Amino acid sequence: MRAGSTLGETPPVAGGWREGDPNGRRRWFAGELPGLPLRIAYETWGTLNADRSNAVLVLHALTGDSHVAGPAGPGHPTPGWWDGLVGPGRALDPAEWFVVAPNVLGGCQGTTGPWSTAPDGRPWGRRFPDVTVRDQVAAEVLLADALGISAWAAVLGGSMGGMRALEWAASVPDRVKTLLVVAAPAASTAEHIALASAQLRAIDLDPVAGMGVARRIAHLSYRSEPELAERFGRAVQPDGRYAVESYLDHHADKLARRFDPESYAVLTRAMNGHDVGAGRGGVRAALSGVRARTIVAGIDSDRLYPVRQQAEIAEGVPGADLRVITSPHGHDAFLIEVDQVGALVTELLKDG
Ligand SMILES: CC(=O)SCCNC(=O)CCNC(=O)[C@H](O)C(C)(C)COP(=O)(O)OP(=O)(O)OC[C@H]1O[C@@H](n2cnc3c(N)ncnc32)[C@H](O)[C@@H]1OP(=O)(O)O
Ligand SMILES: N[C@@H](CCO)C(=O)O
Repeated sequence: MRAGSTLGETPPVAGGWREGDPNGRRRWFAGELPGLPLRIAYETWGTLNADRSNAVLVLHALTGDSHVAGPAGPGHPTPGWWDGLVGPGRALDPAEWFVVAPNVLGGCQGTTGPWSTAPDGRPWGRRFPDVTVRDQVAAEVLLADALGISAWAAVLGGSMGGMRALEWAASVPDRVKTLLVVAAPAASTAEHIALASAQLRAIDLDPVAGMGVARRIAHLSYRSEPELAERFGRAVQPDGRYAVESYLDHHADKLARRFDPESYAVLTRAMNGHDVGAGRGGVRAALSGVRARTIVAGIDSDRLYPVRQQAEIAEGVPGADLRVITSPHGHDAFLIEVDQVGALVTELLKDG
């Protein structure tokens, strides 16, 4: 089941709640998409106001999780990935906004994915269905329903999170008042699919070593060529490895300690299938149906999702603005240039 999907034909079934994490802020929602029982791990900051108008949905990228802000801890192996965005006096001040961040469907940080137990009592593993970005959003819609949020004040996301944010605005336009898409395309291109296919092939051959190779390939696409030249040049370390080789080894080893290879493969396939226009008469038609006040931001040094791909989204969404984040760091600048992202969030919420 692909190209659009939402798994079965019947409407999603809303579910109930599961116990929260007594040591942290993480909570779980249990529900069901047609043919796929699911639970979603999510974190929140702030309080939903009486008229339920202050809810902001924050969507993470490929190896991120629900932990947008705060130190690393149980269930969230890395510190908050947009830590500078959430907190007193920041763009998403919990005194004003109710921030919700789910771990994605197919992920491995608390939400149903290949590591989870299937209805037959065994881990899903490689049997986990090929979920699409649209399915991931359908799961998040169930969470929003359960939280009583009929419309988000803002939906924000970068990279794979940006794909989901855009898909939200296309799937349920009346439920997204403002939208920020950072460093994401309207549809994955041949280049994206090619890069990802090499990664998937490596994981297929050997899940653990293969994910290391995949991360090396991916991480290169996340940083810019001038940055690598500037930082590492042709330097060789005492152990004989090029410094840049050692840098990639480091990122591969780090990911192996915190991420499930099958989940990496499921999410990568979902990104390959990303096409906001699928089943909607094409990208232009899908974008023209977005109702949210929209900012689309690209990064001037991003070689993975170059600015022209965000320009395509901004041209297609009625009234959208295109912004460019300046950074030497390439695609990963959506995580690093938090001040620039924060300024866009502030602008968006002011307009909303
Ligand atoms: C939204 C989200 O979805 S993503 C979740 C968070 N994302 C990640 O963790 C992805 C992996 N990490 C990254 O991509 C990046 O580290 C970012 C984007 C988070 C931060 O970028 P930067 O601050 O520029 O970090 P950079 O890429 O330079 O990496 C620094 C690390 O490389 C190590 N390093 C630098 N040079 C070398 C070298 N020659 N050999 C070995 N290691 C090296 C540093 O010691 C440091 O290690 P540490 O992270 O364990 O402390
Ligand atoms: N560093 C990011 C890049 C993907 O957008 C991640 O690991 O999720």
